[in-house]
Amino acid sequence: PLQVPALGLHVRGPAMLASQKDFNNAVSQVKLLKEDPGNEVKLKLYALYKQATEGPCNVPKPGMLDFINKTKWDAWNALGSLSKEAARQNYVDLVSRLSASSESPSPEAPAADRKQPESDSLVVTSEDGITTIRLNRPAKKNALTTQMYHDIIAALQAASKDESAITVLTGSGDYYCSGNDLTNFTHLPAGGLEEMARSAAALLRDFVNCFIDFPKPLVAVVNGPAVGISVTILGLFDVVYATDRASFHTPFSHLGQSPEGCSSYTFPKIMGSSKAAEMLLFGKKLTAQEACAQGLVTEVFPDGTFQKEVWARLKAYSKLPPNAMRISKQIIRNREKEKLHAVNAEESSVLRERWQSDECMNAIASFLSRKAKL
Ligand SMILES: CCCCCCCCCC/C=C/CC(=O)SCCNC(=O)CCNC(=O)[C@H](O)C(C)(C)COP(=O)(O)OP(=O)(O)OC[C@H]1O[C@@H](n2cnc3c(N)ncnc32)[C@H](O)[C@@H]1OP(=O)(O)O
Repeated sequence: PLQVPALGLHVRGPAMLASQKDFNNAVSQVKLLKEDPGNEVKLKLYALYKQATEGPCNVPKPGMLDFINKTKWDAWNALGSLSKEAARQNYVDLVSRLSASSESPSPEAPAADRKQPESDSLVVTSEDGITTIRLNRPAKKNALTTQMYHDIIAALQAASKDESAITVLTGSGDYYCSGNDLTNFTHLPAGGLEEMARSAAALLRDFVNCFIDFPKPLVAVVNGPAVGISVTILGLFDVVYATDRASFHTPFSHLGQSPEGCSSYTFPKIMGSSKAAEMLLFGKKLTAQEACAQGLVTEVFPDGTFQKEVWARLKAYSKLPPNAMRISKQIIRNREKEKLHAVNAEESSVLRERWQSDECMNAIASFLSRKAKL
């Protein structure tokens, strides 16, 4: 099947297309879903519904500050000339996947039957004693949507209990990750900005806690540039391998924000206070070699041989006795677990305030209006 890149959906041949009745059933089924599928999936459903019922996007683009309607318009418009019939089929397929996964009972399923993430933006696989969690939104430089934070939390919880010896986080495409998806902040809930900041801080705290508590060796395979939270949490990994194409950028001041991922504690500890300040206060971007010299990265590999060399090494490590690796990791981490939790709580609470500030709102509006690229 062909892929519609923006949404990761499939276009099938005419013989397999869903009927109007199937579509109507799926529309009713959506209202019966037990779990909220998250904003990104809801956006996909919206776009496919519009395409299936009205055809290609035919209304004017909403103004830049009309965030919600602009995001919906973008999703619909991204479907291009996809036929009404194919959109109907994709809608039916998506609803059927959502219904199946909301009925899946076992969060502790073994690797082969692991409950897959809610969206296609995260892919989890287990092979050769390694569970790999892959960020899979290459068209958006693997920016993290709200759903992806939830899916990563679930994937880490499953990996902590599965049979694998090592867990890896990596990205698809040319970027490792461009950090928080800045459009996360444009979906204002009923409680307004204050409620959005409260729930974002709670999610951030849960997300980072999973990295602090992760019980097995955790390795970052940094396949390209990394921004924001994807950089800060590296301080909580056991090993970080990077391609020489990678860079490490934490533009928090530019965004009116402040450090997270325990970086206010781990970065000064890893690289010394003044190098950490240059990154966290002034947003200095490090090359892979600089990040390695400062201890944030374990080893840098030439891009041409990066995947081959890193995976060969990880496969060898994954054959080491898993219990010994687990125990060694825990004895190292236990020395400062309490401290890390306290730092995470403080950083999340400071950000809750920051996200309500004019500095932050203006920076996000500026990114969305394309005036500022980092
Ligand atoms: C209830 C609310 C819940 C919220 C939950 C959040 C809780 C946790 C928050 C934790 C906080 C973390 C802080 C951070 O991570 S700060 C860092 C944020 N990231 C950025 O500021 C990066 C912004 N992106 C860029 O500057 C550039 O895109 C780039 C990464 C330098 C790449 O530039 P390049 O020219 O190569 O490519 P494009 O800009 O054309 O990008 C391709 C498309 O991807 C979109 N994109 C990229 N990054 C992001 C992003 N972070 N957020 C949203 N969208 C992103 C870009 O817009 C392009 O889209 P388009 O093709 O539709 O135009």
